[in-house]
Amino acid sequence: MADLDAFITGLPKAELHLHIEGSLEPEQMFAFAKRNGVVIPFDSVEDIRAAYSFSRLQDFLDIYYQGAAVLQTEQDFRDLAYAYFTRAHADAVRHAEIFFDPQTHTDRGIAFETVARGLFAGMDDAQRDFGITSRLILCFLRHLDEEAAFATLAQAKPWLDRIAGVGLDSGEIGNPPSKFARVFAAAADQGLRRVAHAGEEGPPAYVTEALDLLGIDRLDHGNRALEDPALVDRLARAGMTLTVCPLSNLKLCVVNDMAAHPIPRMLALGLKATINSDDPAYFGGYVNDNYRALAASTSLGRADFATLARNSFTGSFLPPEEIARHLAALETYVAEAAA
Ligand SMILES: Nc1ncnc2[nH]cnc12
Ligand SMILES: [Zn+2]
Repeated sequence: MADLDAFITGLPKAELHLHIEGSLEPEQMFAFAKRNGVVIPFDSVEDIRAAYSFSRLQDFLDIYYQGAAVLQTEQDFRDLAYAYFTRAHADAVRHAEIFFDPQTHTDRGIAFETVARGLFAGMDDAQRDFGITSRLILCFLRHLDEEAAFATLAQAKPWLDRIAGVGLDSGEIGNPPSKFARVFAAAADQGLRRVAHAGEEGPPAYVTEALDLLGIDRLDHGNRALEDPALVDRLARAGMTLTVCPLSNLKLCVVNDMAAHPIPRMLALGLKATINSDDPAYFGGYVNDNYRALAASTSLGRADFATLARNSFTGSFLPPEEIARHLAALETYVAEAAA
């Protein structure tokens, strides 16, 4: 077990499902609130952590959108991103494709440009200091309407060279992918890749809609796809990458027990699963904590974790030669660990 922990620690990997606003640690929340003069309804870091008890996705989203209010300046977004990359670097993350929710900020008067410039500064500094590469994925908040999503896509226009794609997040039930079919088509016309949260809490039919109506290149979560064997078969045949988030699933009661987490079943069914942290500051850990939680509670071993890390590179939006370079480094690592 200690051996497997050490293997996971140094295993080169990519992270493909990380909401940058969800990496806001309680300590940072206090620091940003103080420097920006924002009042938050908590007295201490312990107070904040104690509030992180959720029985479903919406419980978390309410507190997550509230926390994001401390983010005000370009410097805040830069520091937030840089702090995430510092932790990711310690977890042997070589490449990250990170979500941001512009509407969470523009709706409270923060300019899109402030968010974008700050995040890009953090990404650039991390590449310089740690060699981590990264891309942004712009998520539309699905509890808002199509018109608001179109307005956000228009605001992103000057930054599209550094935005890999669009995504869909926030409250899933009652907000099916079909609501955003036209804005996803517009994003595709602008050369953007497409991903969507589907099958986290929502039914398998939402996964089918994400495939048919949004033309997704990658599926975020996808847990409930397992309820539909024909859909599983379709995802496996398509080689669709699933960005799965074990600690998030546990915290949001998508699974009741880590020992029953579906990742082993996904691998056995031929699905291209990956392990990710989702909102690490809220769910109890960064990407390696997610690998380790599965190592501790399931029978997955080195070969499985190597497969999951391989999937993280092949499922990324990196160019093929970059993927090949990362895979070669991963194989060297695996071979040396076995020697
Ligand atoms: N796990 C999640 N599901 C939906 N929306 C989110 N926004 C941040 N994390 C999310
Ligand atoms: Zn997510």
